Amino acid sequence: MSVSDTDLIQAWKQVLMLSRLEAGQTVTVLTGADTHPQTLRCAIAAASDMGARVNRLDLPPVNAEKSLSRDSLAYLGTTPLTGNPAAIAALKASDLVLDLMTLLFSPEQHEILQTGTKILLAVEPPEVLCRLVPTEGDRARVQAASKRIEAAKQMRITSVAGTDLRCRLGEFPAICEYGFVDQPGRWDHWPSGFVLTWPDEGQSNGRVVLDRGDILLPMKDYVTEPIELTIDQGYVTRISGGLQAEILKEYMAAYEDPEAYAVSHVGWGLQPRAHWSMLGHYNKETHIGMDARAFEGNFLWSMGPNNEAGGSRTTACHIDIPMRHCTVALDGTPVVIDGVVQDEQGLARAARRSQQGKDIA
Ligand SMILES: O=c1ccc(O)c[nH]1
Repeated sequence: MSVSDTDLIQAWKQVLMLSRLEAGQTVTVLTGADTHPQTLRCAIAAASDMGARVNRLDLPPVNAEKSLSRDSLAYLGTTPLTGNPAAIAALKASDLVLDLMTLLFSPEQHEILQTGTKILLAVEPPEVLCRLVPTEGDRARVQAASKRIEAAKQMRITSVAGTDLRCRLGEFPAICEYGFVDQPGRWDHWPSGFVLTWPDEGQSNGRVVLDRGDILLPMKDYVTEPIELTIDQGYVTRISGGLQAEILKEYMAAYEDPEAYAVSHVGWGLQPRAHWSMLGHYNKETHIGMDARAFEGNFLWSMGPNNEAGGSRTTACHIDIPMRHCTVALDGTPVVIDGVVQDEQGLARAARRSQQGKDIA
């Protein structure tokens, strides 16, 4: 369902206010061929209304001959900024970049952030942006979860379906994604609401069993029959299952890059306004699946690069896998039990839903 410019401008103003935009600051809106016109129109209106000097930098698409998907998160690494010093200079000179194109996991993004420029990614459809407009409560919840990760040495993920994955932690920071950029040099993604980190290099071992309803991104498919992945010293060494396992394997093999099989980020979803069931309501090419990455209580893990965390591994292939019904424990203490986040909000919501479940049986 569409949203009005009034509502989307209001949502942009909330995000820009939370991102501490001040009158007179320079905002550059980075756009590409797939930028949503209403998102762009309302971003410019909101930032201008708040007294910012607003530029727009429109860059032509790249990678078409290589990418296997139109999803902007499917082929990572090179972007229209690669080898484009003039465009990079414009973004470095800005206080805030509104990325309506997708720079994620690009070396240029780090280079720009290091100058203190803030970057906010926003490429989901306008109605998803409005439904998942971030709040200070989202930030508090994600930051509290990140502190748990920062204090931990091991993350263990288990499930009734058979998952048992151990990740040693400590080499990389916890990354908070709460939907706005309130500090100089910060990157975030609107919409989001989850916490993640990267396991120490080579220190993930065990098995992940994808069960019915778990999600494969960028394919945007619900798993319909179990897929078992074996993880040995930080790399997926075996993928077995039915047709979807074959499709996943063939997609990854097309990149011809052993780094595609490395375990990338691990973490869990904390956004109650995001929904597991949402994938079925959208044409795959109209969104990038942030409801799937952010829904409360998921275990989100991934394969591919770790440069986002400061690691040296880059690869164009990035697979995100949000899972249901997992138990995530940090040094033996569960932070998620069977898909229920073990904080005040998560437990209260689970209690309400089980009561509701009893009523409607
Ligand atoms: O916001 C994002 C999106 C994709 C991803 O892999 C991580 N964070």
